[in-house]
Amino acid sequence: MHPSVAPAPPSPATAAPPVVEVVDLHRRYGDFAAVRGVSFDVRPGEVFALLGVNGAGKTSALEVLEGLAPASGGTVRVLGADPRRERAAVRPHLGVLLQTSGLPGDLTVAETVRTWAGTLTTPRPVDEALAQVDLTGRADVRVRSLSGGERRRLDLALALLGHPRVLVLDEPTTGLDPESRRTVWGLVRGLVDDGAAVVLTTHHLEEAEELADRIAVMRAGRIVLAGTREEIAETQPATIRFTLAPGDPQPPVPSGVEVVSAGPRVEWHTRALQPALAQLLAWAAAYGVVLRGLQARAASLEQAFLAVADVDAE
Ligand SMILES: Nc1ncnc2c1ncn2[C@@H]1O[C@H](COP(=O)(O)OP(=O)(O)OP(=O)(O)O)[C@@H](O)[C@H]1O
Repeated sequence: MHPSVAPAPPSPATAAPPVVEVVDLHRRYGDFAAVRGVSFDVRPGEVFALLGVNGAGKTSALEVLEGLAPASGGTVRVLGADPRRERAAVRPHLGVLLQTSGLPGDLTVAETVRTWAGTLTTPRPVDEALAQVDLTGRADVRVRSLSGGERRRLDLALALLGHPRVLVLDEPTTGLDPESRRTVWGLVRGLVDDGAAVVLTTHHLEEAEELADRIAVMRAGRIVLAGTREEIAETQPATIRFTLAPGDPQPPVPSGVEVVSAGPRVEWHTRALQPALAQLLAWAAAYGVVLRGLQARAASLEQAFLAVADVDAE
């Protein structure tokens, strides 16, 4: 897959119909086009991650999904309805975690959850909502006294309060410690196992690797790379590394291999990892050469991200 031919990651053909459908979405701020023709869909039981450097347009796109802003062009459907014009139909089934929340600081954690629950038809019990995000022990603490991570977990509890079928999470784990991050990942996975569809943005590539079924990388308002994490990683060459002993012959370079370093510490890049490795091993066996420290690694999501995500590239 090449960046320029990957505008919209396809959902698995066999899955249920999408509950989030974004087609050619545009969003402008005055003369500035923040989102320039973004398309994707998300099915029940799927996590879709939007990646991109600061300012790529992720939040601007999500705000249309959340019904908080109108599209300047294109269409967005959540559960078959327009999230802004048919807000009353969509809202009960939509859980939203904004990048920054503005919760009143003088309410306690429990009061905040109770107040929010009052706006929902079938909220979780307050105790359950707090236990989910490990805030039971902080129920009587005022929101203004929470740590940044605790506040984030409270935001998440509110997003999950109404048993949403569609969950939109804008940087859900920013500011969380590693343990809390894992708690959040577990919660998201549990919801997805129960059939929720999740759209999230993140700057943590390991979060996308851990959670997302499909990933799209945005740059300057467009999706420039999309697919499963394996498909995205495969857009970049794999690496083979080994070290030769003094006096060892040089191996022949398999076709499709770019020699980054010729030796004694050899590094090759290739998009045909398996045949290149097979040829190298066959050569080493035939000549009795020991390939010290042999490594063969597919590209990482991070390498693929860094190759396409740079905002200065447009
Ligand atoms: N209210 C606004 N008025 C004008 N420009 C805006 C407004 N909000 C966002 N922008 C611009 O739109 C572009 C996309 O911003 P957006 O917040 O969607 O990016 P992002 O990918 O979510 O970034 P981050 O990772 O920093 O959250 C940026 O250049 C930003 O400066």
